[in-house]
Amino acid sequence: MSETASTLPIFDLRRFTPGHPKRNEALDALRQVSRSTGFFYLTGHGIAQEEIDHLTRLARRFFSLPAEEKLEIEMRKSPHFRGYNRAGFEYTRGTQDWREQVDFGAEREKLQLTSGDPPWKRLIGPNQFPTALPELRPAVLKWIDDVTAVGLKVLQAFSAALGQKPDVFAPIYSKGPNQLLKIVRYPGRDQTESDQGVGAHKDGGFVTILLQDVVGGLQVDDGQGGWIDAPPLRGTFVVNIGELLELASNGYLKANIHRVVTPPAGGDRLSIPFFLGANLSASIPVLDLPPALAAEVPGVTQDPLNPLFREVGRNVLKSRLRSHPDVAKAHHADLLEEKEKALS
Ligand SMILES: O=C(O)CCC(=O)C(=O)O
Ligand SMILES: [Fe+2]
Repeated sequence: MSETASTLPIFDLRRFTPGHPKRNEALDALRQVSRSTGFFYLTGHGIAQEEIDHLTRLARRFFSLPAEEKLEIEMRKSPHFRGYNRAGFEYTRGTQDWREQVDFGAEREKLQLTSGDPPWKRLIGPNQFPTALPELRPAVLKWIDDVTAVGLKVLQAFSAALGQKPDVFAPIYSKGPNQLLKIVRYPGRDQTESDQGVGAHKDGGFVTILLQDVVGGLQVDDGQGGWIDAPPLRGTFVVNIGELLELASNGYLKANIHRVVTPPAGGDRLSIPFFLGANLSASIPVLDLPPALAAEVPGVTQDPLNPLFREVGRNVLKSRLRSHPDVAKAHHADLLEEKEKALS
């Protein structure tokens, strides 16, 4: 990283449209931010403020339900890692995160699996929706469709910025990208045992499209030992690069580390991140970069504690098993035993 940024830039999605007079300028700026923080704000995404406000209101209503109505859809009941987790039940690098959340994905029937099927097929299945808030289901499913469309446009912009055809990744998402939506509430410091809203981590997919409500707390690694605050800007999303794009670009695009700090006592924070990934059956190719870009490629940063696989389903399942040990134990004990055997 050449210089320390102190704020994230704002990009307008419309400028990446083929034929837009500012497209080349926008692609240059996208390449530049990809080589520094890998995070930016996105405007011009086309999702109406009413839809944003509607989902945010429903999220607030969900979290203010009595505990038993939230626990009706506890994640522990879902082998597909869908549903609600109380604060302190998710882990980043073995340490508790202080956020309550509901996870949703593509709405699918549970598959009838046999022992010969790859384990990642267990991720496919239905969501859990709360009986007490029937409006949540249509709002969540529409939101997943709409942010997926935004994410694919961002992915096409990254592809063009890498000197590729905009649809270069279509073979690994067109059968259905992996979609993970979280609705998250970070309780204030008086309600938590530490400042870790979510611990420092990288995201796994192609890109993340994050909606924040009004309270900040997201921080992005500045590469120099400090953190850049990414406070909410009304009507925008925060977008960042995930590990799949880092793998595909051989490290030209960088999945950067970020975290969320617990809000001050007396308040709380709401956020709605969406993670767009490749099809679970896909394997990530390495793109053939133009020579000028290839010359700058540093290679992928592999973390020995958290190895990255090119097989998408294997990678996603690994991260879900780690983040949700209670679900892993309840539904996938056989996989944990296999892992232990492999390590011993
Ligand atoms: O809540 C946020 O602002 C970001 C959450 C996040 O980084 C994640 O869930 O991966
Ligand atoms: Fe993240």
